[in-house]
Amino acid sequence: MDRINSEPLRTQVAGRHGDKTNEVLDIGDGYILKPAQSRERGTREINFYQTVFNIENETEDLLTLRSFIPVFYDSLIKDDVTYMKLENITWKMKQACVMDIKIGAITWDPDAPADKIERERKKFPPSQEIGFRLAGFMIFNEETNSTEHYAQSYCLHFTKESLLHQGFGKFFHPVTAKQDVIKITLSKLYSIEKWFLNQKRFQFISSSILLVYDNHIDSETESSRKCDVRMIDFTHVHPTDSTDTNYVHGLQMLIKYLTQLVQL
Ligand SMILES: Nc1ncnc2c1ncn2[C@@H]1O[C@H](COP(=O)(O)OP(=O)(O)OP(=O)(O)O)[C@@H](O)[C@H]1O
Ligand SMILES: O=P(O)(O)O[C@@H]1[C@H](O)[C@H](O)[C@@H](OP(=O)(O)O)[C@H](OP(=O)(O)O)[C@H]1O
Repeated sequence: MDRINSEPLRTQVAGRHGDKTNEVLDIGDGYILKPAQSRERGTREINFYQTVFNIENETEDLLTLRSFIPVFYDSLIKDDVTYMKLENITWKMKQACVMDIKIGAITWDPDAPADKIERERKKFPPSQEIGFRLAGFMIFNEETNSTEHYAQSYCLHFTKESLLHQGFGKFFHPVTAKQDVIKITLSKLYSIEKWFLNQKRFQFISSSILLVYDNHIDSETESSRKCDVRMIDFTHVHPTDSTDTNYVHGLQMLIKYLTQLVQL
């Protein structure tokens, strides 16, 4: 597997990058390699993808869930690192705008030690009320004709009020011209919400929703912008027998924020 050509995924907006063994890689043709994280985190994520994409277990809830997450192809070892080969959600986007939103006020496992809980609670206090936080985003600035990155360190300074315009408003700037994208994003979020209100199989802790759209419109071939919404990051997915109220609350609050950007 050492001969795969790869480069760091240019549209990566959050996660454990910086360290070479933790970088998400773009291997072209619409595929990425996401490194499996250490210990149980990596095993849990690979198990989750294998369960959802198991062709011998195609129940209706899993088939629906498949449409909300990147396609999982395989796990493989390259340069001594275990990777998951996944669909690249930003593939072929010319001016990709990407936002990673970590869902849930509770972002620690049920058996987490007190110091981990305290660290997580302090990270972005408004998330205890709004049930999510921005982990990073990138936009395409038409005035400077360049990409701008906003890391988590920037997003952690938002308040629950400033988040609307400085976070979501900046991501969908100018909001008046992005109404179609915001409405498609909302309809996809409603589909995910509907699935969550019916499922009692998984509990998604510290998992993200990735909002993606292409700022570029090809006027000859496309009438509207490419736009996608996917759930990602399953390092803390656990079995359960009850509704994932932690996730549902964050998702509903996210829907509430985006609804405020829609002009009636
Ligand atoms: N399937 C995908 N297609 C395109 N981009 C992706 C995909 N999966 C992940 N990314 C990019 O990589 C980033 C990190 O992904 P992810 O959150 O899964 O990594 P992580 O290292 O497990 O994160 P954390 O450190 O928060 O647990 C995302 O913010 C996104 O920009
Ligand atoms: O994005 P940041 O600010 O780097 O924060 C990290 C991020 O939230 C990881 O998801 C989390 O790992 P887990 O929740 O998977 O443990 C890690 O916890 P950690 O510091 O306890 O490793 C945090 O430090």
